[in-house]
Amino acid sequence: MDADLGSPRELTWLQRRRALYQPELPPCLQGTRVRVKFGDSTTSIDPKCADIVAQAFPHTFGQKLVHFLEPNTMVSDAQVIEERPPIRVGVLFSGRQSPGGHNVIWGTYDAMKAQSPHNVLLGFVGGTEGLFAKKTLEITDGVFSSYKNQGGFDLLGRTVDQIRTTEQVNAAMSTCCDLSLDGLIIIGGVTSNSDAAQLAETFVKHNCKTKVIGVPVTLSGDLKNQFVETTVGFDTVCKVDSQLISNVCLDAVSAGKYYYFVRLMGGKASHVAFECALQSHPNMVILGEEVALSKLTLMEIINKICDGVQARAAQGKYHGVLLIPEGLIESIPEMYALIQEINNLHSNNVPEDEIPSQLSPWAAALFKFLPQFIRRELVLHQESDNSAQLSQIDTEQLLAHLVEAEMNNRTKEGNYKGRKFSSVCHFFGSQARGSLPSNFDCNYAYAMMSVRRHLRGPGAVPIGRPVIHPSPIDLKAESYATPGGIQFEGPGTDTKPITLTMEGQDYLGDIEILQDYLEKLRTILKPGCSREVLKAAISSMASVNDVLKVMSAPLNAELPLYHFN
Ligand SMILES: O=P(O)(O)OC[C@H]1O[C@](O)(CO)[C@@H](O)[C@@H]1O
Repeated sequence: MDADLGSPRELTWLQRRRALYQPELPPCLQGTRVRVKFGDSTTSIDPKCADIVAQAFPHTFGQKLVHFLEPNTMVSDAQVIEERPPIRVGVLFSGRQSPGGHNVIWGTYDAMKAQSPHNVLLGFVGGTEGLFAKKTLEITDGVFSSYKNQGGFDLLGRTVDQIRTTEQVNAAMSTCCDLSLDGLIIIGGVTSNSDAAQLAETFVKHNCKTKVIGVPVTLSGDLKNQFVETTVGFDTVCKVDSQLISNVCLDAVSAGKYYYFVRLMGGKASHVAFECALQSHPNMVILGEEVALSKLTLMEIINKICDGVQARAAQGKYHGVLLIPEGLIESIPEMYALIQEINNLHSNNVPEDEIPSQLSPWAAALFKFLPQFIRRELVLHQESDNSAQLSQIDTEQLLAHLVEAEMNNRTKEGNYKGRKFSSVCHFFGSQARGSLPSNFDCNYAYAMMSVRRHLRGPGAVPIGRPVIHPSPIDLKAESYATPGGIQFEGPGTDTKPITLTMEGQDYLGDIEILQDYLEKLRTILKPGCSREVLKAAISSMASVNDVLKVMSAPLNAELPLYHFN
C-alpha cells in the first residue's frame, strides 16, 4: 500500500483556493434538525422484475422511501431525526476514481460531527483490501483539510472493486463487527453498488448491525434511475473532456489535414461521449446504444465513416473529429459475440495465450481478421465484473486503421479521388478523471448521503437500492463549440451548472407534463362545454404556446448520430 496515502500534503495556490470553497447544501439538509417523511415502498425499476429482486433481497427489498423535508414544509406525519448515541461509520473508495469522491467523505464527516462530536468516521486505507485487512485511518479535520474539493481518491486510495466472494463478504463482516460499525459507506459505480446491495442483505440476514450505504460515484454517469439523476464525477469529466475535444477540433480545422479519432472513457454506456458531443459539436459521434439497436456491423460502421470522409473531401475538407465511447467495441454485434466467447474462456481459467486456439471457428476467423494490437488487448484478463477491460482496448485505433484501409481501397478502385486519408488517435480518460471537481460535483458529492431528485431544486431520497445494470442512453450540428475549461469562480462560473444531458432530462419531464395537460384539455373541451371552460382553456393555451416556443429550440437541435458537418 502506498505510504503517501492519507498524509497531509502541499497544495498549489489553485488547490488551496479550491479547498476554501464551501459546498452548498439543499435547504432540507441545512441545520442539525433534519425532518423526513416516509413514502412508498421501494420497488424494482422494471415492475416485471420486482418478484425476482424481492426473492434475491428478502430482508432489504421494499423498504420505505424517505423524503427529506424543507424546513418550513407543513407535513402532518413529518419525523425529526433525533439525536442518537454516538455512532461509528466506515467509508471506502471501491469503484474507480471519479472527481468529487473526497467530498462524499467530507460531507459525511461534517454531517456526523454536526450531530455529535463523539461520532467517529473511519476511512479504510486501500479500498476493499483495506476493508478486509481492517486498515483504517480516522478522519479528522487535520487529516481532511488538504483533500477538500480536490480530485483523485488519494486520501484513502483504492484497489479492486469487489466484495463478492464468500471469503470477501466474511472478511468485510468481521471488520464491521470488530470495529463495531453502525454504518459502512461504499463509494463507487454499478459494480460497487451491486456488491453494496448484496452486502446489506447479507448483514441483515446475519444480524450484523452495520447498515451498508452505496454511493453512486462514477465518471461514467451510468448509474441512474428516477431517484438518481446523475453520478458524482460525470459533470466534471464531461466538462474536462469537452474542453480537450474542442482543442482538438480547433487544431483539426486549423491544419485541415487530420481526422482525429477520440475514444472516451465511460464504461459500457455512451453517456460521456453523448454529453461531450452536445458540448463540443464534433463532426461525428458513434453511440454504442444506437449501434447495438441497429445491429450495425464493424464494416458497416467503417463504411459510414468513409462515406462521410468522402463527402467532406468533395467539399475540400480533409479534417474531422470523431467521438468513440470506449464501450462501442462491445456494442458491435459480432465483436460482442467474440468478446463473450473470450470472457467464457477466461471464466474457465484458460490462460490468455491459449484463448485464440480455443475460439469457435467463426470467432477465430473474426479474431484473425483483427489487427495484432487489438487481438492482444481483447484477451487481457477481465474486469472484476467478468467483462472485458474496455479501457485497454484501442477501439479508436482499430477504426482509424480500418477506415484508412477502406479509403485506400476506394482510391485504388477509382471511387475516391481526394487526398490521402490521415488520422491521429487519442484516448481521454485519466486526463479528466483526475481533474479538480466542478462546483456541481463538489456540492453534489458533499450532499450525497441523501440523493437529490431535481438537482437544481429541493427534495431528497435516500439511496441504497440495488442497481445492477449500467443504464444505457435513451435513444429517443462545421460549428465546433469551445466550452472552455471548468470555471470555479468569477464571471464564468456556473454558466453550465449542469450537463446538457440532465437539462434534456428536465425537458422530457416538461413534455410529459404538457402531454398530460393536453390530454386533460381534450377531455374537457367537448361540444356543449360552457363558455367559462372555453375561456379558461383559451387563456391557458396562450401560456402553453409560450412554453412550446421556448422548448422548440432544444428539441429541434437533436444531434444526428452519423452526421458529418
Ligand atoms: O483505469 P482503469 O483501472 O483501467 O479503469 C478504467 C475503467 O474504469 C472506468 O472509468 C469506470 O468504470 C471505466 O470507464 C474504465 O473502463
